[in-house]
Amino acid sequence: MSGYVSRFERRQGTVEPLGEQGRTVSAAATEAVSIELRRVEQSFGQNRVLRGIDLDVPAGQFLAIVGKSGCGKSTLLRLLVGLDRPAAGSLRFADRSGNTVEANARIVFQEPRLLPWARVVDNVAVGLGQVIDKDTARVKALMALDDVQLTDKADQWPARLSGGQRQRVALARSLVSRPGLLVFDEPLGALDALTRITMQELVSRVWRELGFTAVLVTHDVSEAVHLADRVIVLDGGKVALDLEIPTEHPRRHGDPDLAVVERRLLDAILG
Ligand SMILES: Nc1ncnc2c1ncn2[C@@H]1O[C@H](COP(=O)(O)OP(=O)(O)OP(=O)(O)O)[C@@H](O)[C@H]1O
Repeated sequence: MSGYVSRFERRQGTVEPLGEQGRTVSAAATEAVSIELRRVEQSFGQNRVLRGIDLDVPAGQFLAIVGKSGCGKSTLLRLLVGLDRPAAGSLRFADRSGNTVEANARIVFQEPRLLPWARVVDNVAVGLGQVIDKDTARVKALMALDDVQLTDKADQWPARLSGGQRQRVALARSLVSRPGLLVFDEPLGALDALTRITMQELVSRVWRELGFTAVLVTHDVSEAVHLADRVIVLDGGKVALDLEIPTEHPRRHGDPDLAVVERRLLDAILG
């Protein structure tokens, strides 16, 4: 496969990937961003959904947001990726030196939202979001497909893929621009239980390898505890609980220490 470079070679920095016409393509790792929210508020008419959120997320952290349905999780996510502006308060993104930067944020939704008329590799290249030559785009897209272990499906049509494979393509499309912040909005909610566990392992691995800052919204507290360094509970438009998850990655399903944290979070959510 022309221009294909293995993950190992990229991590070791031993190989500069080449486009089909011999151009070098940057395989730069992500520049993770830190996030600072100060007194962030959001309202829809009379509905005051977020009522003064203060939050600091260090660069490279994996944060999960949980809470009852309608508590404002997706509203907060939309602010983080710049889809909406807050009614009040401020958001700031910074690099590891503390300089204010654009977040280069991407979002992974529950539905993969693939273009049915485009092959897998072209669906991934859509995530580059800029006009670059076709060969370079293909090389970058293949590298992102390698991140999710799906290079063998590069020239397949989306309709030929399983639900889990489609979600891996969606993840590759988000990774292809090497975002500093990757936001997951219930990304695994539509998958069966076993595929979900496989996808959790995959998300955890790409996060550890690429080092971006991750924010996950999920209804599944066990998923939050399995993936995140830190979990916050939203309630009444505020951060009602903020818990560090001390266990090392990768984590084992059924770990008793995680079960204790999970119970605490569920108690906070259910009141
Ligand atoms: N565009 C909008 N216009 C009007 N109201 C909205 C809009 N988006 C969200 N809301 C309202 O804001 C509140 C929070 O919605 P949000 O989707 O953020 O909750 P959530 O915690 O993500 O819910 P769920 O867990 O059910 O997905 C709800 O009362 C919802 O009806």
